[in-house]
Amino acid sequence: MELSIIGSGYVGTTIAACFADLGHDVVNVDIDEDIVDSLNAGHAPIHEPGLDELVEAHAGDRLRATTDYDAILDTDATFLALPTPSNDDGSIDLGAMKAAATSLGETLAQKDDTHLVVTKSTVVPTTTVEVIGPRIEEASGKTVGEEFDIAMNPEFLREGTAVEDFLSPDKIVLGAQSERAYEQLDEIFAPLVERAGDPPVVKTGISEAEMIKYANNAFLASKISLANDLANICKEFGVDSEEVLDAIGLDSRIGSAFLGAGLGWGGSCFPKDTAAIIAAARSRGYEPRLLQAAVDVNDEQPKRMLELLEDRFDPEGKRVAVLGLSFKPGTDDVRSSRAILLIDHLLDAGADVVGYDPVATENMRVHFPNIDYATSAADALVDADAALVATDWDEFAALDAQFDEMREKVVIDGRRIVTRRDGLDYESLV
Ligand SMILES: NC(=O)c1ccc[n+]([C@@H]2O[C@H](COP(=O)([O-])OP(=O)(O)OC[C@H]3O[C@@H](n4cnc5c(N)ncnc54)[C@H](O)[C@@H]3O)[C@@H](O)[C@H]2O)c1
Ligand SMILES: O=c1ccn([C@@H]2O[C@H](COP(=O)(O)OP(=O)(O)O[C@H]3O[C@H](CO)[C@@H](O)[C@H](O)[C@H]3O)[C@@H](O)[C@H]2O)c(=O)[nH]1
Repeated sequence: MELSIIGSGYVGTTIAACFADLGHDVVNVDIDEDIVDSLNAGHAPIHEPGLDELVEAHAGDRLRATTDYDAILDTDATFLALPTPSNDDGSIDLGAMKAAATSLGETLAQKDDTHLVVTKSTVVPTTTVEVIGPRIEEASGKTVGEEFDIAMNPEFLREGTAVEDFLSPDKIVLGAQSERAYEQLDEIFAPLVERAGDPPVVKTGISEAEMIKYANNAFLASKISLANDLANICKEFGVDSEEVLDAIGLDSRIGSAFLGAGLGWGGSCFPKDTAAIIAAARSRGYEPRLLQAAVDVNDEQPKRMLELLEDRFDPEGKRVAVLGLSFKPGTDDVRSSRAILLIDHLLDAGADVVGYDPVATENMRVHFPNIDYATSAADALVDADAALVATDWDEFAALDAQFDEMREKVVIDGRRIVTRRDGLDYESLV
């Protein structure tokens, strides 16, 4: 099929390259010319394992990019993969979605055939029906269910494994309100269903699909926070939290995934999505107490880590290495990375900060242009008084003699990745 995807960030680029690989003809529409140029030159604009290869294989053939919304006119369906960040009060900011819906509507006004519009972005329940659909109707002069259909297909990929996650999903959720829309979605997803070995396809309503995405993320974020709450209790009693969490994960009702205790969850999704669904619930008069507690526990973990450092010394004038800047290993994304909170606090306390990350340095430089950046973990450790491990990149597990180059050998491990060794003043956060 001919597909258009508005927004070519982590999700838009991944799904475009994967849909092209599955045999569809795909055009990405983005307002950012650099992203468009990069895609057309055969390079993924973001760091994601396997993505460059797919973009290189299909660019100029089944995959192209443009800033011109008119490219949508030659396609059967459009996915909206636009950012849905938070407003200051945590509620969802639909600015990009509204702007794109209006541009899409103005474009669709010129189209003779019917069109399917699929919300891929994470949006609070009722957004597609009450905000996106009406905007397109207004700008196009067309009617939902007649000249165009709307649908919602939440995305569950994780950064760092985006291609693999998209191509091997645990489930595919298709929210629609007409048979015609379901049929088109079936056609779009048929090659994926076949390649992925028949994963469950959940057909549901549009608002249910929107809520499934929040429920999924809220559950996972809360699971990590519960693991952190339990690990904090373990620490008070000198109990090894890893052994406890590994053991409870063996209960099939609990499961071992997302029980990794430590510095907590960051990233472009969990923080903003928990905030958005909490704000949405409050807007209807419901107070989601458990979810708020999950957020509170998560906010506390970086503070606990800094307390462990300050138990050793006042950071003022000390050189502190922050190992790991991305919000998780395998990505260059630093959005809501726990490392940002640590660096902010260290700078406020007057520390001299040196950061290191295998791939996220340039993105962190945007937040902190004036701290030092090392080109290796070993370099970051030279003459450092302390090292705070913020991200569980594999290479940190292999650090050994490099710690000898530190001045004071304080290592606070937020991810339980560094191996304890003699000569280090080592403490794990959990
Ligand atoms: N990043 C993830 O791992 C992930 C996973 C699942 C779902 N999501 C959801 O998917 C959505 C997109 O997330 P992302 O991480 O890909 O965002 P992103 O910020 O990486 O990319 C968004 C892209 O949209 C473009 N854009 C903004 N306004 C535009 C407009 N009016 N017209 C055309 N392009 C425009 C931007 O230039 C950018 O390239 C969000 O709702 C997010 O919550 C993200
Ligand atoms: O046991 C764990 C697992 C993860 N994390 C942290 O949780 C955050 C999120 O990690 P992860 O979920 O792997 O990455 P994301 O790319 O943010 O993916 C989440 O957010 C996406 C956007 O909504 C969803 O599509 C995915 O399903 C969902 O896992 C990171 O800071 C991790 O360090 C932990 O602290 N402990």
